Amino acid sequence: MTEPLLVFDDVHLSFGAVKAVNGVSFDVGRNELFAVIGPNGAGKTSIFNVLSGVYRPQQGSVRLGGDELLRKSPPTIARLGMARTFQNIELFTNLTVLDNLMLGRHQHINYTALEAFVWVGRARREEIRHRRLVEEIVDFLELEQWRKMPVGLLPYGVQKRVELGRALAMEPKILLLDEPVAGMNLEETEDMARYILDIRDELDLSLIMVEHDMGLVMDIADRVMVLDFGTRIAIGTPAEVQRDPAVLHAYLGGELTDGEVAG
Ligand SMILES: Nc1ncnc2c1ncn2[C@@H]1O[C@H](COP(=O)(O)OP(=O)(O)OP(=O)(O)O)[C@@H](O)[C@H]1O
Repeated sequence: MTEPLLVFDDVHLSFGAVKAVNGVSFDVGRNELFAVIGPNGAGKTSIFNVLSGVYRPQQGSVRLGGDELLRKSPPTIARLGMARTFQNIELFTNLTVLDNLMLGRHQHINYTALEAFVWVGRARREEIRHRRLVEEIVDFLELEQWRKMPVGLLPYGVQKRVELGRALAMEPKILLLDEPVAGMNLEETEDMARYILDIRDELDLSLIMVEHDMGLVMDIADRVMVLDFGTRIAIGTPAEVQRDPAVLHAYLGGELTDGEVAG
């Protein structure tokens, strides 16, 4: 077994009496698509917020590669290789697709304001490298026809794709996808599923996805973790968690079928 890329170890996060994350542990392998599911209030968003440094848990450890992430700031965690997309699109709607993607590069910009001003040497070389990488992302996500358009004018499914591109532009080691297909129609969902799989298979990235669309999760995830009331109640392949009695019970005692929306 190779070392996991990410280790989330015995994390406890409380808000007053509410235990949002109650001793949860899991790891994510290199090149793995890992899904986190659970009913409303189960602790999924809290886990994402711990991973990206927005919430500081009272106890536990989160390691990415060799780096401990807890108590580091969100920008530092992003620089260490964690990129995130949001449930509600967080893009600059007046800026073009290209400009939004370039903004994903800003943490990698190494030249000084003076070098940028006189536009020589390092600044110029770096700018060319950033532009090239952004163009590769445009190709990869098939955004050519919209590249110069303001993001706010684009269809919803395309905006979600631009947001995915902005996260990819950060050149992360692991990508956190917060409800990547929320609000999408069937065709947009199928497109997004294909891009997510391509990111794993062609870009060799690991992904953690929180998603309510059970059909999508069971179709594309390598492993699934199920939370309920801040606790991990199951972890395994989609087939394993689907027949786990604790999971069936958590989902209102009913049968968990493809396409069912949980929560
Ligand atoms: N900032 C906060 N302050 C107080 N309580 C919080 C905060 N964030 C989360 N909680 C509580 O922690 C618990 C877990 O919430 P969380 O948002 O992580 O669940 P979730 O699984 O993402 O739910 P949903 O599917 O509805 O998004 C809930 O009881 C929630 O009310």
